[in-house]
Amino acid sequence: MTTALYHREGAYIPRIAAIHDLCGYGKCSLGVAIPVLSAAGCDVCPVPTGLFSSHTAFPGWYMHDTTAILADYLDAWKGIGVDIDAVYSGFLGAPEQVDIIRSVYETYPNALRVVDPVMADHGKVYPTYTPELCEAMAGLAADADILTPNLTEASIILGIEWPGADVDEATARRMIDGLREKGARNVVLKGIDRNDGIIRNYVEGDSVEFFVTENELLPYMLHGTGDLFASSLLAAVMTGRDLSHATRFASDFVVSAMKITAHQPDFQNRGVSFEPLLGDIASLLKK
Ligand SMILES: Nc1ncnc2c1ncn2[C@@H]1O[C@H](COP(=O)(O)OP(=O)(O)O)[C@@H](O)[C@H]1O
Ligand SMILES: Cc1ncc(COP(=O)(O)O)c(C=O)c1O
Repeated sequence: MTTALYHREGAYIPRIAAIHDLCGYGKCSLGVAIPVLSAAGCDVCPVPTGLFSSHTAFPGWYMHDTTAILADYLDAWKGIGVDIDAVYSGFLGAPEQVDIIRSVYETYPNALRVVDPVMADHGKVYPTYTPELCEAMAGLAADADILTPNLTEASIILGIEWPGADVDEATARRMIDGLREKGARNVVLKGIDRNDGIIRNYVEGDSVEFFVTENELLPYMLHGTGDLFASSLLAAVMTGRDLSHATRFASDFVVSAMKITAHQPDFQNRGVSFEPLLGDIASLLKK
């Protein structure tokens, strides 16, 4: 049985706490979540987990960790009665930020919990991620209604060796089972590449039966595609799509944005360009 994870009433505008870093250059994180979810008719309320001059794949970057301000920032929300329909977290700056996200879950117990456990890719942990932060993120994964790891992140959460990008269906299913046994309600396992020109995402959960998306694998990689995937998936969920439709929408949307990006100068450094396609996100509002 496949059911929607969010039911939107009429013209209601859902409010999403987006707990990610803000990156000045090299589109990712809040720079993706705010426009994409706004185009889906959501009210995005940013909770910045850090300020970056650019994402950390560039050879030089400046980072400001915002952990110290977050408790006061969120307490002030309590003081003015902010209500939240979904809590969407991604790149974090420190293990204490996981405790802060848990406190947001306590304040808004009915909000949908979406955890993109951004920490690593291609078998390598991102430079700002300490073992303590990875462990804390693995703990947060257990609280997710929707968890969207790549294979490296899934391996860290499960405490197993990274199996490489070429995993067979049985292995992918075992990894999803393991993540669900740890507590995640629905899992989207991303980026399976069997060297056959196709990129696959595997999905299974309480709200959705096992299925796989298949898209052409474009012969280049761009930064921010993980954030664009999770944000466009959530855009579809918040317009009432079930997780199978939402995953298909996000997989297709990322491919379209990657194709547009390839026409831009210096495209492999600038991050994924999705701006001309925001109308496709808005079209989710038409049932
Ligand atoms: N080269 C590509 N060709 C087609 N789709 C892609 C490509 N790279 C990423 N995607 C799509 O975007 C999703 C997330 O991208 P990815 O960069 O693998 O996430 P992450 O940054 O979390 O590792 C993939 O699972 C896939 O659906
Ligand atoms: C600061 C920052 N935020 C977010 C990300 C996530 O990027 P992606 O969407 O490619 O996983 C990265 C990855 O390098 C990063 O450095």
